[in-house]
Amino acid sequence: MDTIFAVSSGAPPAAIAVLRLSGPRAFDAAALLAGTLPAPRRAGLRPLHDPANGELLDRALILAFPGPRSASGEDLVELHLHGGRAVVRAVEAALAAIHGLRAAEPGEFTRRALLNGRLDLSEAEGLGDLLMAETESQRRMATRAAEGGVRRQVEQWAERLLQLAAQVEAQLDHSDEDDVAGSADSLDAIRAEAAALAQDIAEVTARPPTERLRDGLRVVLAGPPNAGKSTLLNAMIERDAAIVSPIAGTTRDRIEAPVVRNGTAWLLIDTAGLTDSSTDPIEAIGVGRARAALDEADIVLWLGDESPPPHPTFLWLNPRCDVPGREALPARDIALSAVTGEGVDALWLRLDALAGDLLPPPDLIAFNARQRDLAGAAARSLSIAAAQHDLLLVAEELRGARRAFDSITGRTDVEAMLDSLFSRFCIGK
Ligand SMILES: Nc1nc2c(c(=O)[nH]1)N(C=O)[C@@H](CNc1ccc(C(=O)N[C@@H](CCC(=O)O)C(=O)O)cc1)CN2
Ligand SMILES: Nc1nc2c(ncn2[C@@H]2O[C@H](COP(=O)(O)OP(=O)(O)OP(=O)(O)O)[C@@H](O)[C@H]2O)c(=O)[nH]1
Ligand SMILES: [Mg+2]
Repeated sequence: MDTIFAVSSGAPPAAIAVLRLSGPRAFDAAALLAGTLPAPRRAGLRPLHDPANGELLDRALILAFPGPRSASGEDLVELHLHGGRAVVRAVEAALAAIHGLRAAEPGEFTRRALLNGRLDLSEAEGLGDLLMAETESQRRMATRAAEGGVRRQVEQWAERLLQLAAQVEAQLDHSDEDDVAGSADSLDAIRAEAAALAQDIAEVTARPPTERLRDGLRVVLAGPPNAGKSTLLNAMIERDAAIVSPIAGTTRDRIEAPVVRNGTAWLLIDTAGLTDSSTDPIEAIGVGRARAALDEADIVLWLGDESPPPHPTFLWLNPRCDVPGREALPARDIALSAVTGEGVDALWLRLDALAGDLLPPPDLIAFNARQRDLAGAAARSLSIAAAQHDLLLVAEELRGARRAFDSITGRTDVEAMLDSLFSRFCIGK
């Protein structure tokens, strides 16, 4: 196993840079620079010298954590350096020259923590979200997962599943070869518990996935050309993100504007005006992108006079309500005017209200899409089990549910998942 190192404290220059080393050679490599290491888990100030030529590189605070009681589960050393670029670069160069040491990949410290059983996959996912959290609700949700909220929920289900499987095994042991149906009463009890567990899982997976909270609710502004979509986008985010002009077909590409309001992250998406009759090939591509954006929308803001395209959550807006004749159109949710500024605050209030139903509930455990898919698969296996009369088939479905739970917490076949998860991490985490 290589010994890895990386700055864990963010990009220099900074007041202090924390450089971490983890792996079998962490202690002797650090001692090569520092002479001696402080007692485990105690800070000590040491001059760091380049082992190649004895030159003083920095005077640093050092912490040594013997494995497995460390963040990675391996021997781990922290060098708290002065955070200038050249200081960090010089220490990194001195470390890289030591045999058996190399720079860490993104997320590699956490990956090792996972391999060493310091945390499970759902906790690592929570940690990844925590590093990216920008709003309070994102931070709370991520902390809950990082602290084992998802893991405990899945463990509790897995425990019920285990008891169920034990009952099935007991029945199978008692029944003779020709009669695997078992006693009717206990089969009914097993089927009822399988159905109840499926129901409990379904309740949790019905909650919106945490990605909505993490990536922002996708609000797509759509309608015919020249309706005032880009004008509205600019008014909503109070800056000129999109070009506005009286010429129909001004917006071609989709324009994405992330914005945080009242602690909720939103992703506003302005689109090309929808027309069927475009002869301009570039405009036609834009219309295709607008339709794709509509397919992915959490909320559609529709600025057309024709009725909106089908979508579970839309607001039908009446733009240009300052123009005579457009003051009060029927069946519209909100009237807007870029001239008077009317309607933008009301629109945000409506969006805030919709957000409540589209985001995971703040005080409950919620799953990300990956975890939700797997929990959904477990619930399906249990529902199938609940409909079986043959105990062997029940047992097979229970094993399927078990595999799904194991994948949520990372006990089985997760290499590919790990690569994609940790590529999102910062180097040094
Ligand atoms: N300087 C520094 N600050 C940091 C981290 C770090 O690695 N270094 N962390 C990086 O994520 C977070 C804290 N995470 C950590 C998790 C476990 C252990 C650890 O040594 N655990 C041992 C001993 C616990 C104890 O002191 O009782 C253990 O669990 O056995 C250290 C940091 C946030 N702040
Ligand atoms: N009077 C009035 N004019 C508006 C209002 N909103 C937009 N306009 C004008 O309508 C024209 C078109 O506005 P845009 O925001 O570019 O419309 P769009 O829907 O983005 O148009 P495309 O990108 O071409 O599809 C511009 O000249 C705006 O100044 C409004 O509320 N009142
Ligand atoms: Mg536009």
